[in-house]
Amino acid sequence: MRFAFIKCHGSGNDFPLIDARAISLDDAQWATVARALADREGPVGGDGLLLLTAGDDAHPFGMRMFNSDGSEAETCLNGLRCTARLGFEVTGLDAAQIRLKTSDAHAERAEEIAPGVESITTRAGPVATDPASVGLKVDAERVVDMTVEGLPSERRFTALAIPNPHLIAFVEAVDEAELVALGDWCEAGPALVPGRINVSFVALRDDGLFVRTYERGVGLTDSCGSAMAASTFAAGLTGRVAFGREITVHNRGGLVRARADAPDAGGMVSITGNATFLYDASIDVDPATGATSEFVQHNRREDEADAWDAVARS
Ligand SMILES: N[C@@H](CCC[C@H](N)C(=O)O)C(=O)O
Repeated sequence: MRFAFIKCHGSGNDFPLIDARAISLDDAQWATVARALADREGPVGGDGLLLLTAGDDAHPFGMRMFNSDGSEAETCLNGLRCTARLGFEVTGLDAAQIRLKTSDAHAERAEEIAPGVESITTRAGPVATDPASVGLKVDAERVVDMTVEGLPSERRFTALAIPNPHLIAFVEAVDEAELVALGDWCEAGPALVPGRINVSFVALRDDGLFVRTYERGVGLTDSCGSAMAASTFAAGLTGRVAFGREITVHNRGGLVRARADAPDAGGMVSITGNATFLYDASIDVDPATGATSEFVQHNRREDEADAWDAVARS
């Protein structure tokens, strides 16, 4: 089956993005396509697969996101900016409430965060802190800046869902080997967190935060939008950054601007960042086996790639 796609990224979190509004495949077939296209050893590569999907009475369009291991996530906020941009291009809208797997989120076109950088603001939430929503099997009303019995780490964690699950530890300096070891442990789906979880180590910066994430179903990524949103909310909950303050959240792939509202002000998180389209291409993928053909690039969007590189280098 031939798929046209756009290779895109939000803050270095990169994905093939397919307009799937008129494509009918079942979940297992999409999972196979996701594994084939996101395979870093394969012809395209990415942190997962994004689908622009049909809307319903309340939403002009939707998004589905499959991690590179083929699992489907509840959301992907870096991916949502890219999918929203495509949705806006095909519908002519500039703002929309977008249907997600189990929830929805708002997106709108934003002022460019840097010259030549297509930018989108998303607003997601409300953030949930009860362990049942996070999928954490602990005997506590919530986990906020505390050690978690059964986790192979002495660090203090905050657990949140937006609505995908996140475990966040504030650290002096990010130790990648420690993050990967903990992320790998969670990927095995232990009794403490059977549905697995995204794990982030977060350091305070003068202008905000630096977030490094081991993503569920992916591994270490250059950035994770929902982790940056969850980290901003966790910084508010733990008194490290005032709720309502706009901060810069840095990551390995670049940065976004973020603001978390306090729980009694709605508990939503806004993120403004890039939605960069790198190239347009097409490829054959067998949805049963994942076998791929050579892919063909139809159009490289060098200007957009260069505009983002200037931000990432700064
Ligand atoms: N990269 C994403 C999150 C993707 C899903 C995540 N790995 C999960 O399984 O929850 C983002 O930008 O939010």
